[in-house]
Amino acid sequence: MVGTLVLTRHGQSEWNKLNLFTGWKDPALTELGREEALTGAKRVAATGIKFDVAFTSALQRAQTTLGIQLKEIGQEDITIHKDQALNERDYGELSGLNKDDARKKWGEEQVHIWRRSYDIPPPGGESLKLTAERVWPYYHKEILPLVKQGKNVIVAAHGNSLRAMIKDIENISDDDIVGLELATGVPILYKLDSDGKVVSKEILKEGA
Ligand SMILES: O=C(O)[C@@H](CO)OP(=O)(O)O
Repeated sequence: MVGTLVLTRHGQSEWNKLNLFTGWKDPALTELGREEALTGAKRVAATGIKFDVAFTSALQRAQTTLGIQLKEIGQEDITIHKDQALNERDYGELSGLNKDDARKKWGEEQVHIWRRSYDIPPPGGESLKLTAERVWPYYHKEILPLVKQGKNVIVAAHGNSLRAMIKDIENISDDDIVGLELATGVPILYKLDSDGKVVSKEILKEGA
């Protein structure tokens, strides 16, 4: 039995465009973000896959990205589970700050550590490790069992909640997962067997 899992990071948000730390804040997609979502949606549509269920976070940038995808594949009527377990990592006190201003205040190296170390959280926020520790229970209880049963599942979420899932799916080390950059709006299509092993992985992007 082989199931499908499509993962997409939301398209560009207003705060991505403004270069602000976002985390659990809830800005909308920009026009470019909507276009990115639509481009990715067309690639999902081209696979011809019909989905059984969809998952997204409690944040509108991911929900809108999923909505654009489901409209494009003609499946707006499927069940959508929205859960804050799939939210972006909480950026704590950095949320809403400009990333360049933060570098000026705390230094390039410290800001890089907060953004891309595995287990050092920003002040008052979540590291990738802490994010993964609340993504994994949800993923293992609600999402993975369906894929193992051979269902087709589509997920729209965030850079760090998706890193957590991909770390688990591909068994990526703590050191390597922080270097994985996910392009906005570009779907990743996994086929997983009934043990959750990766049968195939395809990045739905021109030239990929
Ligand atoms: O601001 C954020 O919430 C995230 C994603 O845009 O930023 P980073 O690139 O630091 O993970």
